[in-house]
Amino acid sequence: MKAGIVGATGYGGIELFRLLREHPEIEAIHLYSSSQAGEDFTNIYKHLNSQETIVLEELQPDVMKFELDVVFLATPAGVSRNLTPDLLGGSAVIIDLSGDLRLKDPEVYEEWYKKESVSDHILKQAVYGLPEWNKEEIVNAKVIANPGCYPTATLLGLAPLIKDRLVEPHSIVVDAKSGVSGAGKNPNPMTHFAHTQENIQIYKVNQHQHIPEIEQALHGWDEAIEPITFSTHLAPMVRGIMSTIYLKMKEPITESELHERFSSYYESRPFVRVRQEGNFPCTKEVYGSNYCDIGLTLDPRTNRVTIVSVIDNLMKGAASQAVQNMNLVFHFDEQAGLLRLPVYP
Ligand SMILES: NC(=O)C1=CN([C@@H]2O[C@H](COP(=O)(O)OP(=O)(O)OC[C@H]3O[C@@H](n4cnc5c(N)ncnc54)[C@H](OP(=O)(O)O)[C@@H]3O)[C@@H](O)[C@H]2O)C=CC1
Ligand SMILES: CC(=O)N[C@@H](CCC(=O)OP(=O)(O)O)C(=O)O
Repeated sequence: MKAGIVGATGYGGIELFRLLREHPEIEAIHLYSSSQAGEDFTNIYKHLNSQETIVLEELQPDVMKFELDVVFLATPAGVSRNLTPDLLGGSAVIIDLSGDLRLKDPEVYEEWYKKESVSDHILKQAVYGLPEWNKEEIVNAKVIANPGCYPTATLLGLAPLIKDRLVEPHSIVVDAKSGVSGAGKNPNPMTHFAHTQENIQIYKVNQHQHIPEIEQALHGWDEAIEPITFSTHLAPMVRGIMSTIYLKMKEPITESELHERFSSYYESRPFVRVRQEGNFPCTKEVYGSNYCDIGLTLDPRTNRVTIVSVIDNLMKGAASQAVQNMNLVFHFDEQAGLLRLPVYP
């Protein structure tokens, strides 16, 4: 099978290349660049230390859509809005890692992303690719909107309770932290080493573009859910997301019932690992892997539940989740090319 990566020179793109290179079903990978076509990819990423030359190709959607079986768009918001219409109509399945195709209401996209939305008929074709809860839709998709990194961690932490409408609708608060690679490869004053090292910083307070994405999915499960409080922090690490979620249950629940619910919900979902009572995950324990690890507890004093959900933002938060979606669309083993243990320490 032939795969293409647009935005291969970025952090999501190089991670996709690493995964697809080792994927048992991928025979050829084409890499595209809008700024460095003709350059040797192995000169840009020296860690590849390859004897072969891998030339970055110019973007030609008219050719790509017939020559490729799958094309990953690992490009900034606003790019797939233009590329997706040109890539449709051929043989290629499109998997978009940006936020362009995730929000079903174009006005909501424009409000939060401050960019023009893709047209409504393309949004209607795009399937939200969170395999743990909508595998049935993903297997028939031609266009996939790969979820955002924070929404992946947060939604996997909330799903087992929201899907059964067990949560007080106004009670959800999410406190999330990300490593710096979440901001992409281009440095800026906020991500500069001298600023991030030995520092922790809140950003986009009440304005993060992942708020409507999380709320859209929550409403799909329980339309009564009210606006959530969601805060994002930049942590002095390269990879990792930790979403710490606080909520109140509608009815009393015991600690063991809570664990039983999560464990049975995720038993058949190989990439979500639920910790035993009293055990909470940290970001290092999923580093470089497609796992989402979840720990949770009930505070009997406040009757509040705390859920801790961790992922690697470049993997389950981006590239490896995109490969998991590809596996489902092409009816490969869902775990093909993804069965790697986290890198520790
Ligand atoms: N980093 C993360 O943890 C996550 C990122 N995402 C999303 O995935 C997407 C990629 O992120 P990331 O890899 O971090 O970003 P980067 O900034 O690291 O890379 C983006 C790449 O897109 C290419 N690009 C830029 N402008 C254009 C354009 N106009 N047309 C075509 N290609 C363009 C560039 O490559 P070139 O100049 O060679 O074309 C660039 O290397 C973003 O939308 C991001 O929000 C989603 C989840 C997690
Ligand atoms: C650390 C950091 O800056 N992270 C980015 C993640 C961006 C992202 O993944 O954006 P989309 O999902 O909208 O494509 C942020 O918080 O905006």
